Amino acid sequence: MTSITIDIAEKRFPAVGAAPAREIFRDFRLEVAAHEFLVLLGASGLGKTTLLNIVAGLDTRFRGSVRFGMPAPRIGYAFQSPRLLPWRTVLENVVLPLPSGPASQEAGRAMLEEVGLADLADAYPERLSLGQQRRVALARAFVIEPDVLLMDEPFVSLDEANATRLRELLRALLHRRAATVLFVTHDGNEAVALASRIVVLEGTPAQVARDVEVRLGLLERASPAKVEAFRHTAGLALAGRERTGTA
Ligand SMILES: Nc1ncnc2c1ncn2[C@@H]1O[C@H](COP(=O)(O)OP(=O)(O)OP(=O)(O)O)[C@@H](O)[C@H]1O
Repeated sequence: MTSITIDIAEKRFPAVGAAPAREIFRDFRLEVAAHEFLVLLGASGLGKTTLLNIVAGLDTRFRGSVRFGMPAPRIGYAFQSPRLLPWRTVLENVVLPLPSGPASQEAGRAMLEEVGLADLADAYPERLSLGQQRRVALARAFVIEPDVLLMDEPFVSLDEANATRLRELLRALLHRRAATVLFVTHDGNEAVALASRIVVLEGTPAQVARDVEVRLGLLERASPAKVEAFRHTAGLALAGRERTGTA
């Protein structure tokens, strides 16, 4: 676990063809404490994925800095789509971020056991349901024992029962090895179910519009009525509903 200090003086994408240049962040600052599970909510196209890519070090074309509270933190990233390599087996996909060797194979198999996919270690991704593919992506993000976990709508497009099971799995995985989490979702209920803190982004360039601590027990988080009541009192009643009818 580590704290993260994000300071983006400017992030813009240049014009491409007919699409004009776009300023995504200006003077944007976000401090994430080491123990936090921070959920980012905000309308489509605001820059949430861009922010995760900057924290991951995948996007370095910005003015500013991302500082961690420890040197060289391990960063796990579960992308919006599972991004499994179709020509590699499930186990091979999970151990991709590790050096090759028997210890990594063993760690990969243990990870698959934890996410309930031990039987599919030698299968190819095309055989897997979307829920299973998302489990593999979780295993791949966790196999490096991350200090920071970046998750970009990792449970999107799953039916509610499957998404609930995966949220429970994520909680169990984090219980065993704590990480600082930055989690993007459009689903305000999912945000309240998981977060210790919810940050709502708005505007162009994106700014923090709301920053809410979530102090609810597990039972309250599992109760739709309690979640709805929390969203209402925290001023999050509409946050995360921007996609209604457009997804
Ligand atoms: N490589 C790129 N070149 C040009 N524009 C880009 C590039 N990547 C993203 N953008 C634009 O930057 C804006 C922010 O994109 P980003 O994917 O970060 O938004 P988001 O908040 O994650 O959206 P969503 O919730 O739909 O995933 C969008 O308008 C997008 O079209």
